[in-house]
Amino acid sequence: AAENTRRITLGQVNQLRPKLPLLKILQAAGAQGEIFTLKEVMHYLGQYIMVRQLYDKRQQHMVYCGGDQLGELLGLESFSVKDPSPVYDMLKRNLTSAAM
Ligand SMILES: C[C@@H](c1ccc(Cl)cc1)n1cnc(-c2ccccc2)c1-c1c(C(=O)NCCN2CCN(C3CCCCC3)CC2)[nH]c2cc(Cl)ccc12
Repeated sequence: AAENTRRITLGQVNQLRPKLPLLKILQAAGAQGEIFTLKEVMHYLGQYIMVRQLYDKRQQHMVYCGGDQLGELLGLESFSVKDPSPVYDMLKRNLTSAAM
């Protein structure tokens, strides 16, 4: 119990370690290091989509990731940012807890 309290106090809770294929994508979007919060992972994935111009300029909620590493990870050609479930499923497969 004390250990968990310490972790929460020090904000170590919810530190996540991406598996290598996801880490490479985050680093391509400017991420430093190997341990992130979920918020940081989502931020860098958003940046990645922007930088790689994977979103449709006219229908900006559509992401066309076929042929990109992101599409490989998601197992999808495209998805809508309005339905995050495929992204969360991918993150479940590609993030491990970095807790001590
Ligand atoms: C609500 C949030 C979201 C977050 C997670 C999920 Cl699983 C779905 C949806 N979201 C809403 N639109 C986007 C988005 C749309 C097109 C291109 C880039 C991002 C995002 C995504 C963010 C993000 O960090 N978003 C910050 C504000 N965004 C507004 C949209 N802005 C751009 C929209 C296209 C035109 C240029 C601005 C960028 C900043 N991170 C993501 C990561 C992925 Cl795998 C997929 C989508 C996003």
